[in-house]
Amino acid sequence: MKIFTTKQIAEIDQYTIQNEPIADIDLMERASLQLVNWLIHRLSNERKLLFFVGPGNNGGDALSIARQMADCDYSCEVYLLDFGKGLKGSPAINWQRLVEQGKVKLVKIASEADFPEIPADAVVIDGLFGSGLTRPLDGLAESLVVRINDRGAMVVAVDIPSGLFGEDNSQNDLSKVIRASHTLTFQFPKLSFFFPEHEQLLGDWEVLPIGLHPEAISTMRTPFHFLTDKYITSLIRPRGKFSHKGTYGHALLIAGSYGKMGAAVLASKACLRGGTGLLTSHVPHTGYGFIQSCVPEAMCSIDASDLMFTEFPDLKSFSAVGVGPGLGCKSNSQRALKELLLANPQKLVLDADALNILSQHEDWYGLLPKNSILTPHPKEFERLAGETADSWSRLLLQQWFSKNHGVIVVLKGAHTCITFPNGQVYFNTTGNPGMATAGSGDVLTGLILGLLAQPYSPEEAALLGVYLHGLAGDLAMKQYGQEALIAGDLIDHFGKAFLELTK
Ligand SMILES: NC(=O)C1=CN([C@@H]2O[C@H](COP(=O)(O)OP(=O)(O)OC[C@H]3O[C@@H](n4cnc5c(N)ncnc54)[C@H](OP(=O)(O)O)[C@@H]3O)[C@@H](O)[C@H]2O)[C@@H](O)CC1
Ligand SMILES: [K+]
Repeated sequence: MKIFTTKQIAEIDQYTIQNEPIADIDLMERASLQLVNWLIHRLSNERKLLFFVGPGNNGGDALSIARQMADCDYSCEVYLLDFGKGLKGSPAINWQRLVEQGKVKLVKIASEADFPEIPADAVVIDGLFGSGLTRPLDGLAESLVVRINDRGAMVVAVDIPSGLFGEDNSQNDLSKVIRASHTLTFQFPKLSFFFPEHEQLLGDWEVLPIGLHPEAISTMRTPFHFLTDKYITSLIRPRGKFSHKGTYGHALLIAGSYGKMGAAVLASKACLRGGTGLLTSHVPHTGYGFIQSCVPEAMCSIDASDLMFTEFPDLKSFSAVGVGPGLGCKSNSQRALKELLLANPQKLVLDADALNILSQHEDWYGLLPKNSILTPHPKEFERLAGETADSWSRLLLQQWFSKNHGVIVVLKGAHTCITFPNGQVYFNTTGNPGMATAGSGDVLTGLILGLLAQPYSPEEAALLGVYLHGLAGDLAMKQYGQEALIAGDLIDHFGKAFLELTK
């Protein structure tokens, strides 16, 4: 699904108004109704609703919601942030409708003295500013936001927490942004919803469809997307009746070193459960017995070194290569990694220590085969590409890194972000904090390798691997909760994850 900038959303909004066609006030009513529906299903009408309303359409939405909630017998009070300019257009119409309805206390806030008491059991509906925010909050708006945040009441943000920009918040002061318990956004999530530093501001966010024009949505171009079940399912290829293990490729996994053989086992198992036909796990001599007994389905290639990666088998027989989990960064392994890059494997996924080694040799970046998949966590990405001040800057850097080096970057996180050499960006929507556990990354690398080998294209393998990995985590969480979940549980749930997508 596409993610648009707030500017593009405003264009789609206008297109809808002109081509559906629908009057601005009616579109506002339709959007507000979605929120009303959400509220009445979750809140008892014994809770007082305090609406904080700004000068634009976000405020107009809040006014419409207040009227509809009052009609459902909720006790509502409206506080309009008065900049002395008066309301215009649809917000003005909605104000007038409230006046005529006569059920809601209406107050204009012209100074801090007008701020109301906010009881801890009240529910604040934040309709101060939405996607039309043009600058960080200051003055009365800032004081009001700080006051609301201090009270600790439940806050439901209309469209976006007031004060937060939809994309770039690098110049914003996040202490002046509403801290919502829930954010109910219209039709599309904003890009800034996918950034970790905004988690506490957004609370749980949900997208409410408001029937924006499908033609505008399909023709509007954007590099930004988020992954859905439907899209991922469309990537999965059913197996042919007469296929055999040779049909599904032969993966080579280079992993493990003395003291880190568990990573090789996890990645090997994940690779096999990802569906590769054959797997050879290349490990140092010390790991031979271990890998043979823990992963009997894998063949074993033994390094000349007892302890670490120093060489690799002829690549001709392999349809994809994965390197990195538990590798260590010793100089012999560094040399071997360079030789591997020079051997130019057709399909390559690099993780963990392979990335750490790479980041010490920027002059090797040019050796990366085109469309290699790199799977760094944020610290590894920082070592590879440099530091950034915030997630927006990091996203731009990640996009540039992919384009400039012709590689796919899978930046792991709550919403793992996948960037392609053509500039396209995908955010993952599966997974949970239970997956923040040792070996989780090794499992992802193995899974992506297993998909690459079959062969899925590098683009497909990255998207499918990330989504399935998160989905397996969500299914495992139902069984173990978050704390007790370990990386091996993810592999055990790959089967259910595939079934869930193809049922
Ligand atoms: N997506 C859709 O299709 C639909 C969207 N809808 C809704 O529309 C919302 C967007 O509405 P919007 O464009 O009117 O902008 P909004 O955020 O209400 O505020 C703009 C006002 O605030 C002012 N202002 C800005 N920054 C400020 C600051 N720091 N401090 C003080 N003032 C500031 C600015 O004035 P100015 O910058 O000129 O001073 C202007 O007056 C969207 O979030 C959603 O809720 C639905 O109704 C239906 C369908
Ligand atoms: K808002």
